Amino acid sequence: MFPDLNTGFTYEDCKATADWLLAQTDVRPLVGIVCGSGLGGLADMLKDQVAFNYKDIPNFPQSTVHGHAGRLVFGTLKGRDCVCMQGRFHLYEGYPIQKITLPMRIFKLLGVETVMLTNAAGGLNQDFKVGDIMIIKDHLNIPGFAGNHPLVGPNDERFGVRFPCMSDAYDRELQQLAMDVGHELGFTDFLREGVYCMLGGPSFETIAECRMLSKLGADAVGMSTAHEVVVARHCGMRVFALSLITNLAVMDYDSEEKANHEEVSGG
Ligand SMILES: O=P(O)(O)O[C@H]1O[C@H](CO)[C@@H](O)[C@H]1O
Ligand code: HPA
Repeated sequence: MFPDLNTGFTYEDCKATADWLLAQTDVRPLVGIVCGSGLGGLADMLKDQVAFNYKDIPNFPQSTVHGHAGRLVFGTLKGRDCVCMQGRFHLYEGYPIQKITLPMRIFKLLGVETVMLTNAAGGLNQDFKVGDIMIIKDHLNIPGFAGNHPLVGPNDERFGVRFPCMSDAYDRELQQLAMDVGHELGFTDFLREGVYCMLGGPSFETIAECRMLSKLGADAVGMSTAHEVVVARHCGMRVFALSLITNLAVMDYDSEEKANHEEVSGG
């Protein structure tokens, strides 16, 4: 099922994949978008699409999760060239972390300057409601704490430095712009900002874990994004990220609520 599990993520491999893609399309994207669970419809907004199934792209992993179509879509959004991942990769799918973050390096080699990531997440912040959109201002990379970090291994300086700074991971100017535009559009009631916590999954959290994450300062929890952000920042791309709050994390032993992927992915 995973033919090239431990290979295909060196600089040369990423360059070969980027060059292969650039040879198939005239689109020269400056913006790269990642669609979270159930959010693949974002890619349908691109005009003049040129799309590739992940299985046809050299070195690319395959999507295995329901709600992640597994297509890389090039096109234009408001006249700007973009590339969009209709489906991302998660640690729990079994790929090495360097493999699941490979698309960020391919974005970079395609010429992308700004990455916009989306995800579905469980709300930990007691003020959040289902349907809220959270502008991510920071993250807790819990797998990274345990050494499951995408930059482990030899560092290739052509991508970035050995010890990249992460205190400016989420671009403040883009956060402010999104907040201002959101208010202008009348989104104030459901537009939030907060800290996203990435866990490895695939089990949803226990009640004790949710309580702990909330105490640690997380506003929302999911199983993605932080690994991609680290790699995107390492190679110098600007990052903007949003969580759609699809469910509220269960924090109370009296609750009958149960997190499930159908609710998260909208079917
Ligand atoms: O983060 P995205 O890809 O949106 O997916 C979220 O949805 C899945 C759980 O239902 C997990 O993979 C979680 O991370
Ligand atoms: O509650 C959640 N926990 C973890 N990942 C998630 N993705 C969507 N909702 C959740």
